[in-house]
Amino acid sequence: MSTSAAEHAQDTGVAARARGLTKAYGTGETTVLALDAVDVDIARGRFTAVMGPSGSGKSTLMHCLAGLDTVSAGQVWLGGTEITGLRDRELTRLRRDRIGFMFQSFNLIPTLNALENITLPMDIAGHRPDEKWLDQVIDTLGLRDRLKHRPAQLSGGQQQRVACARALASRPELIFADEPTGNLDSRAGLEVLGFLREAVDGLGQTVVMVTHDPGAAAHSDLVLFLADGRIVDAMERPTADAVLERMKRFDGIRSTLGGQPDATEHGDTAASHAAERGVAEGD
Ligand SMILES: Nc1ncnc2c1ncn2[C@@H]1O[C@H](COP(=O)(O)OP(=O)(O)OP(=O)(O)O)[C@@H](O)[C@H]1O
Repeated sequence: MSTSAAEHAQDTGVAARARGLTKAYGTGETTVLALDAVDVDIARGRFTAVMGPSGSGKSTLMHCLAGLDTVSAGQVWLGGTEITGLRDRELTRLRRDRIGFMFQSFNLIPTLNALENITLPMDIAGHRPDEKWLDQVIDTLGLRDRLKHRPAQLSGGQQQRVACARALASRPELIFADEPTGNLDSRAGLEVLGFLREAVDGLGQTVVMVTHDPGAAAHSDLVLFLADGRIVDAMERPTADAVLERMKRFDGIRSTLGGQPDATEHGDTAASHAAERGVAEGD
C-alpha cells in the first residue's frame, strides 16, 4: 500500500498526500483530536487554500504535511517520499531542500539585507542558488531595487515579499503559507496574494495556504474546508462570497447543536471572523 501510494503520488502530479492522518494532543481525558483520519491530495502546480473555524485543525494539518510535527497515526508523503517515520535529521534536510515556508510574522533576520535573507536557507544548506531562477523570482516579486535594504527599512508588504522570495528561492516542491496576509493591510495583502498566484501560474510552483480570509482564499484554485479535524468540503474556483457563505454554514451547524452560535477563541463566529478579515476589506 505504502509503495503503490507513493508511486501513484509521483505519477499523478500529487505534491503531497496524507492517508488516515490523525493527530492527537495530550493523553487521557485531556486528549484533543486535532486531525481525525484525514485523507488529502495536494495537486502539483496548483494553489490550495485551507479554511475552517478556529481550532478546526488547519495549522496542525499544515505542520503534519510539512513534517514540522509528528503524526499520531496515518501516513504522509511529499511527492514520492513517505515522511512519516523519517528521523529528525532527515526531516530537517527534507524541509530545507524541498519545502518553502511563509508565516504571518515574516521571520526575517533583522541584521541581514533582503538578498541575504532570501538566500539564507540555501547558504545554510551549502547550496549555490540557481542565478537565473533567483533573478526571475526577484523580478516577479518586484524586489530588484530593495535587495540591499534590511527588513526595518522595508514596509510590511515588502518584508512579506522577501519572505515569499525566500520560500521560492530554492524552487521547492511545495510552499506552505500560514496566514501570509494576516499582518498586512488589505492592499499589501492583495499584492502578496497576487505574487503567490503568479508563483503558481508563472513559475509553476505549488502553494498551500492556511487562511481565515475568504478574500485571500478566493485567489486559490481550490479551498479545502476543515471542521473538527476532518475535511468536510472542497470548493473549486472559489469566490470570496461563496467561501463566506460556506463559512456561515459552520456557524449555522454550531448554532443548531449549541442553541446559539458558538464563540470561537477569538470571541466571534467563524463567518463573522472571516467577513471581518476578508470580504469586509473590499476584496
Ligand atoms: N500543542 C498543542 N497542544 C495541545 N492542543 C493543541 C496544540 N496545538 C493545537 N492544539 C489543539 O488542536 C486543535 C486544532 O488546532 P489548530 O491550531 O490546528 O487549529 P486551527 O484551525 O489552525 O486554529 P486557528 O484558526 O485558531 O489558528 C485545537 O483544539 C487546538 O486547541
